[in-house]
Amino acid sequence: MPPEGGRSLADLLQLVVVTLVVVMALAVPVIHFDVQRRYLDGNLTTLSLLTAEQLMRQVIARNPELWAYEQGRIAGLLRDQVRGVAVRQVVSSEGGETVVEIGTPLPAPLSTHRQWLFDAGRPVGALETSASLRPLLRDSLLLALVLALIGGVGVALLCRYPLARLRRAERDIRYLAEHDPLTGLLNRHVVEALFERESARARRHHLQLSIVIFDIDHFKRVNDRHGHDCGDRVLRQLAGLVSRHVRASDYLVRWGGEEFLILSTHTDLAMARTLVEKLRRLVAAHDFGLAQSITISLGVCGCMPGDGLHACVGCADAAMYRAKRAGRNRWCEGDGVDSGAEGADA
Ligand SMILES: Nc1nc2c(ncn2[C@@H]2O[C@H](COP(=O)(O)OP(=O)(O)OP(=O)(O)O)[C@@H](O)[C@H]2O)c(=O)[nH]1
Repeated sequence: MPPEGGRSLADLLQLVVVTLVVVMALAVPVIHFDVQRRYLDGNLTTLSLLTAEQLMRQVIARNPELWAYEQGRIAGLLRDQVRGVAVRQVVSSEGGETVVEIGTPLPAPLSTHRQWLFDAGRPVGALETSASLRPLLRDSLLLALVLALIGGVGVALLCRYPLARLRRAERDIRYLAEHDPLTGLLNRHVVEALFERESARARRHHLQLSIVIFDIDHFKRVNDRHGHDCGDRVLRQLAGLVSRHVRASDYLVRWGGEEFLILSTHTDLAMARTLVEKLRRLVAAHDFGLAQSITISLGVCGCMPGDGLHACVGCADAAMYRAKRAGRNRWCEGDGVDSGAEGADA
C-alpha cells in the first residue's frame, strides 16, 4: 500500500476533542474554586434540613419563656439573624439553657461560635454555630475525581494524536525504504531479509526456492525513440503485468533500472522453467501501446539448501546474460543447475 497523504477527518476531530478537553481541564479548577468560595461565603443553609427559625419554633414550643421570638426577637437575637441559618442539631438542654448548633456564614470552615440567648437579661440558651467541612470535602473529592478523569482522558488523547502521526510517518518511511517509487514493487534492499526468511522456511519444510532475473530487451531504444516518460510507463505496465501473473507467495522486486527479480517460493526448477516461459510469452504478446513490441530475457536458478542470496542471484544473472547473448526474448538456466536448457520462440 502506498503511503497515505494529507490530514484525515479523524485527525481533525481528534484535535477538536483534545482542545475541548484542555479547555474543560482548565475550567474545572476555576469551578472548584468558585464552589469553595460559595461554601466559605456561607451558603451552608442550603445543606440543612431545618433552619434556625424552624428549630427555634420547636424550642419555643417546649420553652414558652422564649416568648420574645413571637415578637420578632428570640431572647435578644433578632429574627432576621436566625432566619435562613442552617441548624445542625440541638446540642443540649439543661437548667433552662437550650443550646442549638447551627451552621452559619463563617470566615473559616472549622471555626465554632456560640451566642447566648437572653430573656429580659436572663440567659435562657445559646446558639452554637459551626461550619462543617464535610460537604466541602465531599464535593472537593468529587471534583478532584472529575478533574483526574478529564486530565487522564486529555493526556491520553494528547499523547494519542502525535503518536498516531508518528506511527503513520514511521509506516510511510518504511514503505518508501522498501518500495520502488516508480513501480510500487519491492526494491532490492528488502531482498536479503526476504531470502533469509524464505530459505530458512524452505529448509525447515523441505521446500524448493527459485530465483528469476529478467531484463527488458533493448530498453534504451524505447527511451531514445519514445522518451523517458514513455520508458517509465513501460516499466510500470510491465511491473503490473508480471505481478498479476505470479503467485501471491512470490516476491516481485525491481532489482534496478529495467531489471527485475522474482523470489519464487515453493518452486522447484521444473516449476520455475514453466514460470519463466509463461512470463516471456506474456510480455512478448502484451500491447504496451508502442509501435514496437517489448520483450524480456530471463535467467532462472533453482536454489539449493544452504545457497546464499548472492550465489543464487549471481547464477540467475549469469543465465540472463547468456539469454541476452543468445539473441534475447528467451530464458536460460543458471550454470550451477543445468547449463544446457533454454527457451525461446522459434
Ligand atoms: N525510463 C526509464 N529508463 C530507465 C530507468 N532505469 C534504467 N533505464 C534505462 O534503461 C536503459 C538500459 O539500457 P542498457 O543497459 O543499454 O540495456 P538495453 O538497452 O535494455 O539493452 P539490453 O539489456 O542489452 O537488451 C538505459 O537507457 C537506462 O537509461 C527508469 O527508471 N526509467
